[in-house]
Amino acid sequence: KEAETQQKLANVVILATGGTIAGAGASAANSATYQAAKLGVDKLIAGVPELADLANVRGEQVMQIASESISNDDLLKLGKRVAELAESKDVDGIVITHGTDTLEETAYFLNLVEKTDKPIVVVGSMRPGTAMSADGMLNLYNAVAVASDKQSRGKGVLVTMNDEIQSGRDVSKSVNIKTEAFKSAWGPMGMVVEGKSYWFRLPAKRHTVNSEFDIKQISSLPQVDIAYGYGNVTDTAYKALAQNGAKALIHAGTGNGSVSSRVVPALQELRKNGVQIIRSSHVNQGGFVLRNAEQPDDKNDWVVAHDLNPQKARILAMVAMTRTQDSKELQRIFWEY
Ligand SMILES: NC(=O)C[C@H](N)C(=O)O
Repeated sequence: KEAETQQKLANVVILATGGTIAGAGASAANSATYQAAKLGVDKLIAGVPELADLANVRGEQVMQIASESISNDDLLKLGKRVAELAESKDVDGIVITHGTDTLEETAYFLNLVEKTDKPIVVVGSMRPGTAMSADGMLNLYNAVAVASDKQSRGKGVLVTMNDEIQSGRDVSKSVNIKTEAFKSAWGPMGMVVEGKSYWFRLPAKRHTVNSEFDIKQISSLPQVDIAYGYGNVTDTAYKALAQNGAKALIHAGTGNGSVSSRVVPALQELRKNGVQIIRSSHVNQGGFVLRNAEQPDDKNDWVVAHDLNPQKARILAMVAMTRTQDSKELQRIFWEY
């Protein structure tokens, strides 16, 4: 009988990378003061015995770090392992446990480069497992539920936090401390409650199997950096980043991705020297940067990131620039993904 149910259940692999979901604090009252990336994947799985009702689950520790320290090499390592597993006939879905600080970057990266329609679900927690009202157990349970659900196929990389199913492209960490930290300007795709998913919408942008990018063809990512716009800003950071080898600069601009008159000449000069300039917005609730609004992008040969926040724009620029150095192609890619 047991063997029969095992055969019916989906096979889900949990790839653990660290973060607060694997964190531990000194006391149950420590919901914000703790060390991330302490618990191994086997302990995470053992902490939620109910996972066995949802799927045949096995774990792999890919790395053990807080997500603010994730590098491009880490992204490539994780992305390649996901692709290998997705190709395996014995794997129906993949869950990635991850710190929340850069979870939105990793989820978007995988959404762009994984050529599979099998569910890939990225999950984290806002409180360590040692804290009162820890959110990691339920988030992980929901992630495995979504990863083992056939309905999750072909919907791009997903993020399950706080009972919501979000698109890995759209979702962003919008508040810290609170467990309702992950929001998307376009709303969640669905809900996951008591191990069952309820779907309401689909992503309109290209992803996974419909993406022109493939992790198997990417061996390194170009350096793309972000500089922040604010009152009284100077061009120092932009110039320094370019001098240090940035192939593209994401302008985390004010409002409409506007650029201070003190910075414009430096960005025009950098573009002439081959650096791509990509205007995004650092507004909190979702930017919307349009070409030639605020700045003459056609004349300057700059690119706009449209609704992508600066950190997501960095991910797309890196992936795109593994294939093209042409600013018009880059702009096409920013409209389509
Ligand atoms: N809640 C978290 O996971 C935060 C942690 N600094 C991380 O990103 O790894």
